[in-house]
Amino acid sequence: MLFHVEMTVRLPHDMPPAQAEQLKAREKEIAQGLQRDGVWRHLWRIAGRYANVSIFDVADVASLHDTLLTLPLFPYMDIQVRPLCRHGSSIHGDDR
Ligand SMILES: O=C(O)CC1=CCC(=O)O1
Repeated sequence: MLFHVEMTVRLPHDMPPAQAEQLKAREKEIAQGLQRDGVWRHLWRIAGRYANVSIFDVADVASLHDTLLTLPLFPYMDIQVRPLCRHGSSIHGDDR
């Protein structure tokens, strides 16, 4: 199942820089692992915002929720999830 996920990062202004950098480094590691696994299919920066638009490919809603919970930045993100399905006019196959 495909999900459009928008993540807005809101790190506390008083978070120690070293802690923020450690969180971001760990987030990057996990994100790249999930991309390699085919779960995190797309990751795009929203220009001008500390936010991204992503496409996740997971078995079900619970799996998406569990995956998002594992992200180190999860406690510091506003996350919006939209389920996706195929569009009848799409010229793209199932390779997504
Ligand atoms: O910077 C972001 O949008 C949050 C994030 C997602 C993957 C990552 O490495 O950072």
